[in-house]
Amino acid sequence: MVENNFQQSSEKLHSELLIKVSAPGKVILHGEHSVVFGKLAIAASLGLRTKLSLSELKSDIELNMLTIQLKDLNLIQSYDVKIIQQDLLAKCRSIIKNNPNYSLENPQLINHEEILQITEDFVTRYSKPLNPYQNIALVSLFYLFAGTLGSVDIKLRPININLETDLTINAGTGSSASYLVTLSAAFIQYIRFKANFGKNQIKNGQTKHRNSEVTNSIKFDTDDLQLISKWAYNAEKIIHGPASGIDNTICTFGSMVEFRKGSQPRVIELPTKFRMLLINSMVTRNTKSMIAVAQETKKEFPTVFDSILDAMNAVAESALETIIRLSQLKTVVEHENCDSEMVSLFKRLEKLTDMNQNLLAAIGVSHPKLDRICSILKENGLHGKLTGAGGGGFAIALVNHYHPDDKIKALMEKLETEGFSVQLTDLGGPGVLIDEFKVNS
Ligand SMILES: Nc1ncnc2c1ncn2[C@@H]1O[C@H](COP(=O)(O)OP(=O)(O)O)[C@@H](O)[C@H]1O
Ligand SMILES: C[C@@](O)(CCOP(=O)(O)O)CC(=O)O
Repeated sequence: MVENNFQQSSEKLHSELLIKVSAPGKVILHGEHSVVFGKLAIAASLGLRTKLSLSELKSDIELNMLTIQLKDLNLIQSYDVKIIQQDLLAKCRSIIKNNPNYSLENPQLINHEEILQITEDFVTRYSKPLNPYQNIALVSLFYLFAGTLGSVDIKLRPININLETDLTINAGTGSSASYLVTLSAAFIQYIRFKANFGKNQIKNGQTKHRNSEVTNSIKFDTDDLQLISKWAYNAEKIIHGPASGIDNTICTFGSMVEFRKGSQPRVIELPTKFRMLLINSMVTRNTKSMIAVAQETKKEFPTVFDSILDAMNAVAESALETIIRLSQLKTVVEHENCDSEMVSLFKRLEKLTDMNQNLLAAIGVSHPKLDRICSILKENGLHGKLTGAGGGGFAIALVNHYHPDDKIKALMEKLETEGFSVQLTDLGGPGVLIDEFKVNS
């Protein structure tokens, strides 16, 4: 705490450039796991966000260091800027310059494995002992740092990076994507300013987001959003292994999207406020190992697995069609007394939620605690499923207009007495934003 306060006040004194960005977490409504195999998924952003501040310090300060504080991983780590230049950036630049097709704008063409290897060596050599979560977080951070800053000619100055999140880490609400999106966004914004790279799109202004208040945050333009999402995807592959790209997409663009691997994501206009219970099973898992569980099932029962994937796709297609029909009822759903068509559409969504939970359990990615949550929900008139990779982490349940508030409150208490933690949240807030950009002259 003392260290943190000291760091903040010294930053105020010495900061030349301050960039603050934030990105949301996400829930997958339908299509987790099947999306990795090219099927349809629907995801929405959460109001819970990861916040990053990057400050470049005056070069006359004594210590020429890059200091990284990852509050949620209880990690503060500093690196000498000269060593970063020599042992990270110079090595990456020499590889990148022999790749004529690659540029900062085309992260998919970077020499991914070689840059990753250099990054892993750098983190191992110059960091204090790290636990596996800290290690992968730093490797992916430096991968993004080296990939982006190593692609342009910038003289490195002392920098402080502070990051913290409202999300629960390792629980299926996209903490890794939210983390990687804020990092990519901050590095790209930093390069835009320092290297005058591409257009200069830094401007202040007010932004009105659907389902949220007016803020003074600045939006990235679509080209930048795409670039941020692509860089975050590269790094997500380090944390997840074979990632579909849905997490980085929704954490970048926000709102609700329909997503198929390899196609442009499509934003779904939200019919109304979608409220949801987010229930933490309190069982930790990691996405990479749950993807491996699904792959094991595929290996053992290839034809059964493929049929389940087709069924998951059909569930996602029906859910999408239902949400679109709901959106066409816009005026009615804003009304307190639900009309019968709306009720029947919500009920359809609930049935599809049950079906998807059963299909996910069939490929081995549920957990007894998640099953317990789903049966408590059902006993109380709600319908839930796991979200994200499963094996623990969060379950979700849509809260509809016809669910009385007092019943929802009682249900939340019941879940809590069984040891789960519960939040009622809105879906579909903004994607990545620049919350502050300040240059001290
Ligand atoms: N706020 C954060 N600070 C640092 N690292 C983070 C943060 N959020 C996520 N990570 C990294 O991402 C990993 C979690 O990724 P993952 O298993 O995909 O969980 P999730 O489903 O929450 O995205 C963590 O172990 C950590 O390395
Ligand atoms: C299992 C998967 O479909 C979703 C993973 O979500 P999360 O990391 O658990 O938040 C993997 C992916 O789409 O990359």
